[in-house]
Amino acid sequence: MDALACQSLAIGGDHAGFLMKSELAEYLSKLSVQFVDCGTHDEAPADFPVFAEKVSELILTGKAERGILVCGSGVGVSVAANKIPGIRASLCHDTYSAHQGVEHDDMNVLCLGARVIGPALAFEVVKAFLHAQYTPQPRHQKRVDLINAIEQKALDGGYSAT
Ligand SMILES: O=C(CO)[C@H](O)[C@H](O)[C@H](O)COP(=O)(O)O
Repeated sequence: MDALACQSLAIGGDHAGFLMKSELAEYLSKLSVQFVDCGTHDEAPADFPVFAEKVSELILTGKAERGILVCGSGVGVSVAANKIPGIRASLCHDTYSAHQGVEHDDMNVLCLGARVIGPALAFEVVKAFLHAQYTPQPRHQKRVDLINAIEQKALDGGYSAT
């Protein structure tokens, strides 16, 4: 496989994702990938939107190239992160989606469900995500531009009731 396309990450998740995040942290260290752990730091109940926001903030301020978020299903963190303009997060539990999401859609946050998949598959999915590079064909860039236009319209109040 080619060299890693991403060298710096922000990682985070709630109590349900804590154990898997810890396992991922070890895995990333073995790969020599730099990462910032945005928490949570134990299994006490915690609210996943908090960590989705922290991870996203590090990406948008240029302190991390991409992010990984873990909750129980992976759904909550994905929904929360996608509320933030500039974040393109997706729940991926297979390696094809993990690399194609980057290559076609410029996905910058990978979401995982610790109650759905085990660490061995999670490591493979993360590896696919880290090796993938956004190399847009015009048709892919057109679609990302359309996503950005939706985001801008929402920011401009374009979906508000008049
Ligand atoms: O999976 C999740 C959201 O999609 C999160 O991990 C939630 O916090 C999950 O609902 C946690 O459930 P719990 O009963 O509070 O442990």
